Amino acid sequence: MAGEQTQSWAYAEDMCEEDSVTAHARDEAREYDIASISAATGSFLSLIGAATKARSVVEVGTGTGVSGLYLLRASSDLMLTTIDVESEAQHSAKAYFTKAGVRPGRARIINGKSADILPRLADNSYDIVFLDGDPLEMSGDVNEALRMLRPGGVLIIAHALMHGRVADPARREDEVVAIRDLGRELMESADLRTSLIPVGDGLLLASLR
Ligand SMILES: C[S@@+](CC[C@H](N)C(=O)[O-])C[C@H]1O[C@@H](n2cnc3c(N)ncnc32)[C@H](O)[C@@H]1O
Repeated sequence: MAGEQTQSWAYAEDMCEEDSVTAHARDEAREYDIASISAATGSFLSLIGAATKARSVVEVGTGTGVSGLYLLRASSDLMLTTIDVESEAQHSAKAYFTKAGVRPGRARIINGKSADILPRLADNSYDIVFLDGDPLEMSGDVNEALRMLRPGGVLIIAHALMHGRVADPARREDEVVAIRDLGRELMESADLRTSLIPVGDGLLLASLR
């Protein structure tokens, strides 16, 4: 089964052709040691953004802009607020957004910690909150995200499977336990509709009932 799964994952990734701007952003992310979302994960984000007609999206974890490019591609009406502690990587992200033809004003890039910035963002106002920051900060980020989402809005947590470590009970590293416990808590919540999607490194989606 494990071999079949690996083959299916690889097949799903190979089906997604990446444009050159995003490929360059991905290459630069590697130089910063930033783990960008996979191409299949990005395609899924674009699709969710388009299908939900998302106009207002918040991202934690700009990196060099890979996930932001996929989100911005969902629709020309989509406005992205993206937060990261690494200003140098964000500078690259800004350049890649421009190279991709994203008009100025569609991407608001904020430098800072999610725990400091998210509380300043409005209640009940966003269509999608995409969390791809520090796993140890994720629980607090989720609380803020649920406050910020409008009814029917979607919370998306990246790297929800942590390369097989979340599913392996023997793995007890702090960040793995944090994501495993948070995932369970969200999936058991009567207030949320959830889905754990094994695309790329895993996405956990949640929406308030
Ligand atoms: C996995 S990478 C994001 C990759 C990006 N979403 C992509 O797909 O290309 C995680 C990012 O979160 C940032 N980060 C870590 N802790 C953070 C925090 N507390 N607040 C904001 N950003 C944080 C890191 O600097 C890093 O760029």
